[in-house]
Amino acid sequence: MNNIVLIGFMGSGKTTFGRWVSRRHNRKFYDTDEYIEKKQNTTISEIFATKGEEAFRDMETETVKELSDTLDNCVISVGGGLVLREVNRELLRKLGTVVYLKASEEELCKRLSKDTKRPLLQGGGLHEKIHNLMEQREDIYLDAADMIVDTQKMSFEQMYTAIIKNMED
Ligand SMILES: Nc1ncnc2c1ncn2[C@@H]1O[C@H](COP(=O)(O)OP(=O)(O)O)[C@@H](O)[C@H]1O
Ligand SMILES: O=C(O)C1=C[C@@H](OP(=O)(O)O)[C@@H](O)[C@H](O)C1
Repeated sequence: MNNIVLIGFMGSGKTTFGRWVSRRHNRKFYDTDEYIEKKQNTTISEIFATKGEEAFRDMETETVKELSDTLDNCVISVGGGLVLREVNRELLRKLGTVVYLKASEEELCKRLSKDTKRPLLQGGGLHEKIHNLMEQREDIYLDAADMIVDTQKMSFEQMYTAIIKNMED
């Protein structure tokens, strides 16, 4: 246990912050998307294109099950849609402290404006896509989280300090 689990919308910074925590505070880093890409030996975009979203969601569930028994003192970045399944939310809770990294739709739009790797956001109308998905997901992120961190108001160091304080309380 004692793991930090990062959830939130695409572009909220789960991977970037997770890697920073890993380097700066010496925790082993896992990223569910990278885990799946390595195991399947292909990209997330290719999985969506050839096998479809449901097959990808099954891979996410498998990944969380595989991770959940083994990790200690790690930081784990979780794909933005992984919490959609209740079974995954339960497994994440067992894995560690679940932190929702929050950013406004405008900010997410800026951060993702040049993205080509996230299949759910390709093909134009980025702001509308983000808005529609956020409408479906925000309550789920809030429900899944032990704590919320506003990524637009804090530095990474401040975010980390807030998370550790929450874990110690
Ligand atoms: N706190 C932040 N402030 C500004 N830009 C950020 C922040 N966190 C991440 N980014 C940028 O947003 C983009 C998406 O970040 P990423 O870590 O890939 O998000 P996620 O893993 O949640 O999808 C990257 O270009 C990253 O540099
Ligand atoms: O929100 C989603 O449904 C997804 C988020 C992505 O991960 P990031 O949140 O790391 O971008 C990746 O798992 C896939 O493209 C689907």
